[in-house]
Amino acid sequence: MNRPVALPRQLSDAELAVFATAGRRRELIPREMIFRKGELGRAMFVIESGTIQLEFGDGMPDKLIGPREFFGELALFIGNHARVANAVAAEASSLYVIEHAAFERLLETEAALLAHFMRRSFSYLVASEQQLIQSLKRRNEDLLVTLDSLRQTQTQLSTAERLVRTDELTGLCNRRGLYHYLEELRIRRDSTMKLGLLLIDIDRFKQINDHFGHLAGDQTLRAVAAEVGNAAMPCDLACRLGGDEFALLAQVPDAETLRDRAAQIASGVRSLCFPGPSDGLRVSVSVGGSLCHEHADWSAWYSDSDCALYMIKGEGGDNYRVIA
Ligand SMILES: Nc1nc2c(ncn2[C@@H]2O[C@H](COP(=O)(O)OP(=O)(O)OP(=O)(O)O)[C@@H](O)[C@H]2O)c(=O)[nH]1
Repeated sequence: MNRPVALPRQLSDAELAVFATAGRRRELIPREMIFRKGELGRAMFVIESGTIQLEFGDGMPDKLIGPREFFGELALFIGNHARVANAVAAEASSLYVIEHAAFERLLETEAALLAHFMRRSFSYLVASEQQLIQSLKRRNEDLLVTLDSLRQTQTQLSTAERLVRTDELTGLCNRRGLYHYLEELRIRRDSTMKLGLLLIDIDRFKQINDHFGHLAGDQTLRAVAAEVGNAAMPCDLACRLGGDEFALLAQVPDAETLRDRAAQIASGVRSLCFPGPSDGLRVSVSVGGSLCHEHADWSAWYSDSDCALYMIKGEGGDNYRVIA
């Protein structure tokens, strides 16, 4: 807990009398600037009447001081000291300005009174510094907490973003994820490789649902998704386009490699076994693919691969075709 400094800031009658005699009187109109933060100064000020506002900035609270109080004393004690705040008249006020030379003279004529004044001021300054350090520490802690919650929000946002691009059932990318990947591809893409698109469609999936139930259908979708995912290299994208249709966008050196990927998926799905209630369930897929033309877009690539897929479906499925 940060306690206010409990040292008296007000001058005694004797101190006020001495400074009033040694100082130059100055009248101030409201909002008149006495000094600015950072300015070098050699004078101290004693308030005769009115209110002075000390503006520390940097998120520190302003301070209002009134009659018999003093400010700017560090400039007297250590000379040419950069002011730590703006000092502004909060209303019509009057001050005594004690210049360095006048203070030096007072040190000789009023040594005891000034020694007492300086000791008190030093204690006050030390207490103020401690208070400042405490307050900075607290601000630092507050900042760390804010930073922590920002990091947490960022993580939550990334998680939300990832979830929005992920197909809930299979864990593969969904269409939104695919479009995002296509955007990214335009920026960073291995120019030595070709882009190939495989479309994968489960054969007679409706019958699987009808004969084995919807849960078995879901299980099938997850298993096929895993096979498509297995055929994807780290720079490729496996996704579920919807229903029983999947896609693999692969970066390959040639059409032959794309064909190998298609074969891998088709044979992987063919060997799937489902023990338990789905025992006897056999699954196959039709895979159609093509190399993507450099200057065409997704719909043209999709249309080419869909043509190949349509041919395989027409031949009864459970096979693949890649057109170069
Ligand atoms: N279990 C399950 N079924 C789904 C899901 N999404 C779509 N389906 C079903 O998938 C089936 C797709 O049927 P069709 O488009 O006729 O395809 P198909 O039966 O595989 O026919 P061909 O492609 O011609 O072999 C429909 O019966 C949909 O209800 C899902 O998330 N889970």
